[in-house]
Amino acid sequence: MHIVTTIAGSDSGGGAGIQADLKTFQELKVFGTSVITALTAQNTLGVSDVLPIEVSFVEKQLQALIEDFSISAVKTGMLFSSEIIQSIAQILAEINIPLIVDPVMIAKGGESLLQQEAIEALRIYLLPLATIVTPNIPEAETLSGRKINSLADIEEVAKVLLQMGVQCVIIKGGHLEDKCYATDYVFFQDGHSFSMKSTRIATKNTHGTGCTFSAALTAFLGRGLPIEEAIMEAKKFIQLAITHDLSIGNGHGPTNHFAYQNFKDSCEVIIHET
Ligand SMILES: Nc1ncnc2c1ncn2[C@@H]1O[C@H](COP(=O)(O)OP(=O)(O)O)[C@@H](O)[C@H]1O
Ligand SMILES: Cc1ncc(COP(=O)(O)O)c(N)n1
Repeated sequence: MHIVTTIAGSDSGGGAGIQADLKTFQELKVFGTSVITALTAQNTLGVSDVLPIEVSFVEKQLQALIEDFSISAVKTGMLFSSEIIQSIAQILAEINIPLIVDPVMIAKGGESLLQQEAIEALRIYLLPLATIVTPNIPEAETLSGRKINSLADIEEVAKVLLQMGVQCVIIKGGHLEDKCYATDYVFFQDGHSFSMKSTRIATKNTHGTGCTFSAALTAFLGRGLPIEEAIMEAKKFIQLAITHDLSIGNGHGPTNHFAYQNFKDSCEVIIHET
């Protein structure tokens, strides 16, 4: 049994954060463990409050897992403060486990999930440890300090992030203007890159898409899939989860974490080597 860990915030609405991660882990048949960094009072309409967990207690959760389990991959999501980022980075630096950093900053409803001063901590302490970082377009812009208006900009931003020490950068294109396709761009340290294109689904039910994608990636890497295969399979997982949405709640509903198991042979992702 492969054991994986998510270090993230709790979403009471169940569509994003720890809840999305554990559901995804379960569907992909890995044993999910968790370190909770913050509680959010949240539903599909938005985040009404955030309660950060004390740094020392975040550390205790992570230490408890490391002491007892042989963990095969770790992901981070909502980390909230620079203190939490520094403390988990210090612990993760001492263990050699594939690390997927989803640099969660702002919820779909616009509420902040990361304090402004914590952005620098992400750059300095966490990105150098990351196997993969998975920013959406606004997060990639914030981390790199550059605007994205074209494919050339995406390539430039990826270079800046690779220079911070990350081994692989996936810039997710959910926020791009393209009405036909949702395209994600993948860049490696050795200069290899490719894009993954899937049909864009016309839906408002995209709550937790980034969390679910990075959790699937963590599960596949944790199961020992080669990195490129893990990335492509995670794209399929999120495509199916968005396609077969569940219409839960009155706002931006969650994705369908059950869909991959039921429909995994019916999903097309177009890969372009670049
Ligand atoms: N409407 C959509 N149809 C299909 N795929 C989408 C759609 N919106 C987002 N995605 C995919 O979901 C994943 C998360 O994307 P994105 O929305 O950019 O991230 P985040 O949730 O972090 O803001 C990416 O793989 C992206 O291509
Ligand atoms: C606890 C938590 N973590 C992450 C997200 C981001 O998800 P999204 O960008 O889909 O709102 C969220 N809303 N809540």
